[in-house]
Amino acid sequence: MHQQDPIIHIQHLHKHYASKEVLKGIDLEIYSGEVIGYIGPNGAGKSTTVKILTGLITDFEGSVTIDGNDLRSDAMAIKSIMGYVPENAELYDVLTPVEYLDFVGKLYGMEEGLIIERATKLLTALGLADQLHKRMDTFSKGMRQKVLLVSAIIHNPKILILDEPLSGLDANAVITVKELIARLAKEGKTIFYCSHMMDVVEKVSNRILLINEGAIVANGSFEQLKQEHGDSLEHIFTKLTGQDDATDSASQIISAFE
Ligand SMILES: Nc1ncnc2c1ncn2[C@@H]1O[C@H](COP(=O)(O)OP(=O)(O)OP(=O)(O)O)[C@@H](O)[C@H]1O
Repeated sequence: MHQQDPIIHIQHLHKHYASKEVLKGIDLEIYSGEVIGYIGPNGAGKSTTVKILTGLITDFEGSVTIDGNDLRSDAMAIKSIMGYVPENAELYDVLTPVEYLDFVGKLYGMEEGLIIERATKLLTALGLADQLHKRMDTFSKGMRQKVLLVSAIIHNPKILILDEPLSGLDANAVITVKELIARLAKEGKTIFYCSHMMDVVEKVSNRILLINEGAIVANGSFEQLKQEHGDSLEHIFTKLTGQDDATDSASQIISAFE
């Protein structure tokens, strides 16, 4: 069906922590322009998958090829075309957003003029025009999250990996980021998006992957999953993760991230 090669190709991916197997043989093909919503219960293996894809975890079994490069041998080439918003990240608080983005942009080999121009435009688009030159130690969680998001896209990456990117963002920023994800995908960027926010995942994803106990248990568009398993993503989630009798606890877990 797909004429192109997958931009991310994961084969037989296993990960152990000591004797505990937390990824149990994941096989995935992801294509340019797809927005993948990666969901699953706490401890299912989402962050472990993301840390492998971003090169933060290197001891895994199986193979991962990204944009034609093998993750084990060509991690630097892969990092240069990837942007990443981690679940928990630290910023250099003593810097201003523009100084921080200048630092990040230079790590990607960008020219200073381009970094400043893009940083200014992106921060302004996210409502931080008044904060460009203020130290980030006074920033709220949401303001920091916006700077992190800009730092992940400043180099115009082909692939954007987002681990709970909306946490702390206000309603306006959530709308902007959802729109941004859709537009980046239209431009052919690939987005891999981990979240517990089922309503957002439902709306922004072309394809949803549900991981449970280290294995992918559902893989399809929201429409396909609905036809096979149920009416809402939350219901599909609880059904396929064995929490059918505990929908309340699933809802509580999800609402804690909202
Ligand atoms: N550094 C580590 N050492 C040992 N076990 C770990 C480590 N990191 C994660 N794990 C275990 O691996 C499993 C998968 O964890 P992971 O963080 O990938 O889950 P997750 O799906 O991202 O969960 P959450 O929704 O809570 O963020 C869990 O059982 C967790 O306890």
